[in-house]
Amino acid sequence: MPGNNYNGNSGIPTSRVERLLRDRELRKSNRSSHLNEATDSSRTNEAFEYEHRLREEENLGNSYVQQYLEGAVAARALTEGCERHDEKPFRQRLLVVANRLPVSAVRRGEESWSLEISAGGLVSALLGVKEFEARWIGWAGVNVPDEVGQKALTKALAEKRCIPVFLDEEIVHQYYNGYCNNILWPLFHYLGLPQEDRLATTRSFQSQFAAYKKANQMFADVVNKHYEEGDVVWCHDYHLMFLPKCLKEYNIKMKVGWFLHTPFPSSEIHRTLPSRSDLLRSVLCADLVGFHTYDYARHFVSACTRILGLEGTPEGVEDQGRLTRVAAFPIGIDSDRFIRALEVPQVQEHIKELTERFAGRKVMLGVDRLDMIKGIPQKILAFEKFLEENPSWRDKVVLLQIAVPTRTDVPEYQKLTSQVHEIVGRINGRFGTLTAVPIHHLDRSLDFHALCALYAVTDVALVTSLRDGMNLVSYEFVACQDSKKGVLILSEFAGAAQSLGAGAILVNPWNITEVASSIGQALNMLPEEREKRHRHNFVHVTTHTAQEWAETFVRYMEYGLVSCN
Ligand SMILES: O=P(O)(O)OC[C@H]1O[C@H](O[C@H]2O[C@H](CO)[C@@H](O)[C@H](O)[C@H]2O)[C@H](O)[C@@H](O)[C@@H]1O
Ligand SMILES: O=c1ccn([C@@H]2O[C@H](COP(=O)(O)OP(=O)(O)O)[C@@H](O)[C@H]2O)c(=O)[nH]1
Repeated sequence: MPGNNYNGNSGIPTSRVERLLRDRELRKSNRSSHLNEATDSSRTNEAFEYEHRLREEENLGNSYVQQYLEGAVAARALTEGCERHDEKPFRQRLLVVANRLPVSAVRRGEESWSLEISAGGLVSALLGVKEFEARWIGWAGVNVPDEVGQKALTKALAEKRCIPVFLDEEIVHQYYNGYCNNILWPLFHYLGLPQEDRLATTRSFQSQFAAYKKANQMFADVVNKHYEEGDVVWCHDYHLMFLPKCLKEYNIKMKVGWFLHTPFPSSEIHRTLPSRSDLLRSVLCADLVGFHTYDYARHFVSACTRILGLEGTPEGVEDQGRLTRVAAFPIGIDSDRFIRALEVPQVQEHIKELTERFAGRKVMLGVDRLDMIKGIPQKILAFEKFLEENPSWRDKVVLLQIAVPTRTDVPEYQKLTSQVHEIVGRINGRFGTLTAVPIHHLDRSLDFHALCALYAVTDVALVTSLRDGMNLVSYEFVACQDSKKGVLILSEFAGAAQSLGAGAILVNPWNITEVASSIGQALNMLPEEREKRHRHNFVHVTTHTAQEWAETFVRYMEYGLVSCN
């Protein structure tokens, strides 16, 4: 990995270990001051919970530090087979299994395919992972019924180190549109089941769940076919909660990790799911279970204790002496990629065009998949309120909203599209003039360079997710703002609020009045304060990268295996 020295014995980046040692000291002093502030009688649950979190975090840090100091062999994967330090290190083979491959396939002819990068945070983060000899296993986002097409696509994908799982239309309908995106997704984001078809959903639940299990088995079959001894298998997200069980049933020695990119909701929500126990038991077959935040990890452990009656420990969940480790691994981005992109002539050209186009106006930006969790209607309504209450800003600010189409076959998403169009039209009609409108709404994705240019010219980024596992858009915005030092308004319900909260203006997206006044605060913020807030976030984004996230998770997985009965 560029910029990191490796300790010859442990294979752990020296800079990372130094930072872990520093962080550990810092955590210790934070903990004592935090707990000292609480008198005996006021030692609230919050203080205890805080200490518990720090302990967990410290345990994680300690195990790294321990390895470094002892030159342990636990990270052997990197160095195995290396006699001398100057030899090229062994690279751990990693099978990344996610519903979606990082590329989507478009058929151009019987045997001809073109591949395009898929949009979404999971893809962006994993593209930044360079440490491992990684292969992706997943769905190419397209139905390929014929053998000729399947062979040609498999070949095209192999060049990108991708291995397809072929899902037919019916399975996609029941598993992806149905169980994943109409049941698990809204539930995990505290949105409940779609109101109108609640009964219909309840009726179709069994067939969708059967399709979900079948699809997970199809992923497992492809993993099994490509697995080699010593590989680490890293399963991703709510689409594949059954996968750890399928894999361990096939090969108990396989090292299996599972990471959830969405929130894991309170056990009170999870217990409403008819398949609540089956899903938990399957996930527990993994050796390591990871989440973006401690809250999500805590909710998962509570669900296992309350629903399955198992024992929660500071390290994870125990079932008859078998431990499944559970921990928080907050994701990051490949920040260098964004910072470097700003120097590319094409991006500079874009920046120049945008600056001229919006001269005299402050630019506000929203970048989201057009998903109900992103709170796009709430954001636009808050912007309307701001314009309503601040007439002097009406011709001095513009909101650019990039709304990337997603899951377009799911009825709830179709309804959302019409709803957003209706609101944008109304506001532009209300505040627009013959020459300018306050909201530019784009129903499409942008290429990487256009996106970077947009991030760079923005004065205020507005992230109003009602719930969001992490939200990488907020990280990407910060990475591209080192010249401008714009302001980030960030929902307190995004995982990113826990890492970027000190630099951002945090808001409750349901409170439109609060968001509107935050817009005013951000637009009027003095340069010194913007600088200070930006610095805090920039340091975080550039030091907690996607590479480090993956490294940490995979190394942590090395420490123990569990069996699954
Ligand atoms: O694959 P799609 O159905 O088109 O959806 C795109 C992805 O959306 C979700 O992303 C999550 O992962 C991000 C990275 O960890 C995180 O920042 C964000 O908060 C999540 O919403 C989903 O979890 C992915 O599986 C999808 O590929
Ligand atoms: O036109 C676009 C808009 C967004 N993105 C990417 O989509 C991801 C969105 O990730 P986030 O974690 O914010 O949310 P998710 O969509 O995964 O829920 C980010 O990496 C963006 O760079 C993209 O590739 N093209």
